[in-house]
Amino acid sequence: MTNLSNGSSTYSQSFLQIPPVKFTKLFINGKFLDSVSGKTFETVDPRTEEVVAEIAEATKEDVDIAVKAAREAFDSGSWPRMPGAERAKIMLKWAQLIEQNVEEIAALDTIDGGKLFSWCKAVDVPEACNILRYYAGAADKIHGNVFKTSRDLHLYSLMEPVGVVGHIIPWNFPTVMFFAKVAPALAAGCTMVIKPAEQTPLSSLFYAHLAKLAGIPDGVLNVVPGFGSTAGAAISSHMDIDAVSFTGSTETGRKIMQAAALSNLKPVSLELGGKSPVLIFDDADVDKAVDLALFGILHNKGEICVAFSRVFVQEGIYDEFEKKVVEKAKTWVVGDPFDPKVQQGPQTSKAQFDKILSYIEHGKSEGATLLTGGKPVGNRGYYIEPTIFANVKEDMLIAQEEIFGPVMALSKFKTIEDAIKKANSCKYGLAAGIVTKNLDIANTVSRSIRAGIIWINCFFAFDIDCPFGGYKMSGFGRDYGLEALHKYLQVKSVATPIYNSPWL
Ligand SMILES: NC(=O)c1ccc[n+]([C@@H]2O[C@H](COP(=O)([O-])OP(=O)(O)OC[C@H]3O[C@@H](n4cnc5c(N)ncnc54)[C@H](O)[C@@H]3O)[C@@H](O)[C@H]2O)c1
Repeated sequence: MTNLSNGSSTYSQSFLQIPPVKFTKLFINGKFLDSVSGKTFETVDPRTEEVVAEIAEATKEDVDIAVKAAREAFDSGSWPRMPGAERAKIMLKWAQLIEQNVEEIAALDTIDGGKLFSWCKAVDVPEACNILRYYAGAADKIHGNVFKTSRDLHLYSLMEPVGVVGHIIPWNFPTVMFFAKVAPALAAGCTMVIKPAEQTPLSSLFYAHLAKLAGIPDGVLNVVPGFGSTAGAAISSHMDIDAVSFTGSTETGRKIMQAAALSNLKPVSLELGGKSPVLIFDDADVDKAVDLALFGILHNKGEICVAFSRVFVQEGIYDEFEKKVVEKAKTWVVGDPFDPKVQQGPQTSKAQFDKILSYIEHGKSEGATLLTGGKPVGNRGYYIEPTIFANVKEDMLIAQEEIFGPVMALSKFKTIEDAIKKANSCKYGLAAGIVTKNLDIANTVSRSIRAGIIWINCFFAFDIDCPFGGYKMSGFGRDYGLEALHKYLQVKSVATPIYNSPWL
């Protein structure tokens, strides 16, 4: 039952029968278990600030047990020894089971993370199935090379599973992040331990339950909810984990790389933060550009690594754009994410809510002009008004740091060169947008911006076959696409002498 005031209207309607939370324990070696310490932590519904469930809290001891299970499953279990096509069958079955539970899983991500239920149901959970099916299709097509050599050698390479993988994921896309990590690693024949974010553990545990039903052997997939400084750190510094795949903030990425270096030098891949620019040129259709820029910053309440948080508009259309973007932001519907009319739910956690509000205060004190928003919505739940700052200078904190909330930093540019310089004047390089009808501008700018993905006249245009990752301090390594498989594979070269070969 929801009863939320959003400032302009009051919702007092239950939009969905929220399912009970069924899985709250660690999933290790095919079983749901309490933590060794018996500790639990609370997961909170950001709509109401009420506790949804007590979750078993993994610490180092639990991670050790999970890694041991994954190690045994890798060293002597069936998963890496199974033909790829057999692994694929199990992954396909898992996708099918997810499809049969879409509503329940989508509701878990909504009560855990404040995400729009309609989006989770139509996009995120179906995307989990797409990801599983894509990598299931790749599982029997992983192969090395045979090399033409200059000597009497038969020389070839093998693509071997890297071994036991540790995955650490954030809270903004609990479902998609889980499968972007787990699916390629499973296809490669790895076993794994995954730590969901402490804010959003619920769907991961449900997925573990379905993995067991699908036939993923015990020990192959272990899920250990817990905190970063304990469970996360135990993964990144573990001597028996062969690789770590991380998505989260740049600050944590640095700690993970350091822990990997100081332990067993395991390879790491880091998908980190962003402060993505969108450049809107004079020839753009202003109404369409307004829609794109707003969706780019307000989608998922701005808690998106690729959010268009820096909006640069060419001076010829700037005034019209500013007027229209503010008018439209004021009509944006903030409220209960189960309500199909709502466009923006609550921020995921109190900590995130407080952080965003403090950046807004910074923006005001730095001298940026607050055009709209800037305040919490209602008096219960972590809702924040869509917020737009103008006259944002490149050296301001709100132009440089990732706010991860519904806060747009708007400014003007004169020329293409000016736009490129501004877009690149930031430590991040995850994504960028260009809005223009001019192909020459689009081509020049897309090649000039140092970022992992460029969206021309669109936003959030992902596809499972297209690799995604960062430049600069947005990290390295790629999720999605066949590229992601390489994070979970080792290349081994094998040489054998040949005698009297009729050719070389
Ligand atoms: N590049 C991408 O693909 C992508 C996608 C989504 C989110 N992100 C980024 O994630 C961030 C938001 O997520 P967040 O706040 O959960 O990030 P975070 O770095 O605080 O946490 C991410 C994960 O790391 C764990 N963690 C925290 N400290 C750790 C430590 N010392 N050792 C090991 N693990 C630790 C957390 O428990 C969580 O599971 C943003 O910066 C966002 O841009 C990036």
